[in-house]
Amino acid sequence: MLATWAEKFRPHREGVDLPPHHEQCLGCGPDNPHGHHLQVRRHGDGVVADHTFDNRHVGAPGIAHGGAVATVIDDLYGFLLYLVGTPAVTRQLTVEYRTPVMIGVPYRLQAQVQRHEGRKLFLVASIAGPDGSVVGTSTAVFVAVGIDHFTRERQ
Ligand SMILES: CCCCC/C=C\C/C=C\C/C=C\C/C=C\CCCC(=O)SCCNC(=O)CCNC(=O)[C@H](O)C(C)(C)COP(=O)(O)OP(=O)(O)OC[C@H]1O[C@@H](n2cnc3c(N)ncnc32)[C@H](O)[C@@H]1OP(=O)(O)O
Repeated sequence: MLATWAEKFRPHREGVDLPPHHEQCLGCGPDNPHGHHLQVRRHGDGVVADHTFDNRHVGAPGIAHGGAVATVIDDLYGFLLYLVGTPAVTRQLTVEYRTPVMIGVPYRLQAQVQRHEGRKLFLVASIAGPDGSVVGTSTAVFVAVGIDHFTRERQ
């Protein structure tokens, strides 16, 4: 998995689907039956995804669970790493839920790097409905890590 992940840090053409983080990734893995199967493409300096939440991710009836929305946004940020060229992990994630995200409605999610300071990446994202109205916004701090972060033994 480490070798295939490293290969994903290469130039990606505008508009073409970016590769999933790995096959079982909760956000984008095509083989995870509980996952969101997020499909993401490069858009200029950022990334964009068109995504519809389904009944596996329901919170209140008809409304996507807030944690599911946060999961998808967190994973979307993970695609910016292909463009930045370094592995990094989420240190802080904030989501502002302006209006409910509805099950069965197609949303457009966008994310970009706001600034890069040493190991820290300050990221921003938004989620908009079919009429273009913004239903949620997010910020995150990712911290760049070495490959040992993923291989180190932990309790
Ligand atoms: C090329 C090969 C790649 C190999 C990868 C291999 C396999 C991976 C396979 C698949 C990956 C799959 C998916 C990944 C993609 C996306 C999925 C979404 C992302 C996630 O789902 S990921 C999981 C959740 N995530 C974690 O599991 C992190 C747990 N955590 C830690 O592992 C540590 O916490 C760590 C390492 C993050 C930092 O620890 P640390 O000890 O290295 O660093 P430290 O604490 O010193 O902070 C460093 C600097 O950040 C500043 N700082 C801290 N907090 C701040 C804040 N709130 N605001 C502003 N600045 C802040 C400090 O002030 C300091 O700043 P300064 O450097 O300037 O002093």
